Amino acid sequence: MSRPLTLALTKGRILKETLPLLARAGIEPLEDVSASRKLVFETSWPGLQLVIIRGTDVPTYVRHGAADLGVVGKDILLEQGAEGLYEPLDLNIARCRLMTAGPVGWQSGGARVRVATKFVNIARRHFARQGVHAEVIKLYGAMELAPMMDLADLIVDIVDTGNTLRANGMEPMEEIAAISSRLVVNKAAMRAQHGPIQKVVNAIAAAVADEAA
Ligand SMILES: Nc1ncnc2c1ncn2[C@@H]1O[C@H](COP(=O)(O)OP(=O)(O)OP(=O)(O)O)[C@@H](O)[C@H]1O
Ligand SMILES: O=P(O)(O)OC[C@H]1O[C@H](OP(=O)(O)OP(=O)(O)O)[C@H](O)[C@@H]1O
Repeated sequence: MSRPLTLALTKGRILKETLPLLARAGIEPLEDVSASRKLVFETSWPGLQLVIIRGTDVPTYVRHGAADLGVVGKDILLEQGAEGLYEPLDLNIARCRLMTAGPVGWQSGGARVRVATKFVNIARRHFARQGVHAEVIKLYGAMELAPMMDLADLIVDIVDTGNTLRANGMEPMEEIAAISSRLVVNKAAMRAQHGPIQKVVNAIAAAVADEAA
């Protein structure tokens, strides 16, 4: 028997919005994923299984062909690069903005700026384009703390409502990119299994279009 098609989903916030979208496309896990410690789930779509993993790992699984398709935030694709991946669909979920932000009223005091972020590649590119010399400091979360503790001058982070920035005495500055979740497909799998993969992509595309209508 051939291996089932595998769709890798980002757990957490994106998963909550992905499951209803997939259900409208006719793809439903056969058990309650939130009530399970399992990582692999059969679905109502014949020959398609889900794996549920961290967003930062989704491109790795899909790039290596360990998963054929994936759902992941554009922020992660911009940070990691999209080599080996097609990005056929904007799913229009988990929408937010990737921004620079700083303490309210912050003004540059010199030629160098210290920037805390988990998006180090995006931050380096952004400041390099502006000709600003940035020392980029890698963090794994709670970026808003870094300026308060004088670890950094600015941050590069996700902004949605702006509540997290406001609660920590910061304000948004420049928008780097508009973010939403994307469907990605392994390029080699798209050639080798074009028919079955295209059917899945079409069903999800129709569900996205329904939602927008
Ligand atoms: N406030 C937000 N509003 C809308 N979308 C968001 C927001 N924050 C993050 N996202 C999107 O959701 C994705 C996952 O974010 P989430 O905060 O759930 O995970 P994380 O804590 O950053 O990841 P991990 O659990 O892997 O460390 C991000 O890559 C981004 O695309
Ligand atoms: O503008 P807002 O609506 O406040 O959203 C922005 C916040 O959302 C994300 O954090 P999340 O809530 O996922 O927590 P995390 O630090 O665990 O990633 C992001 O890192 C910001 O801190």
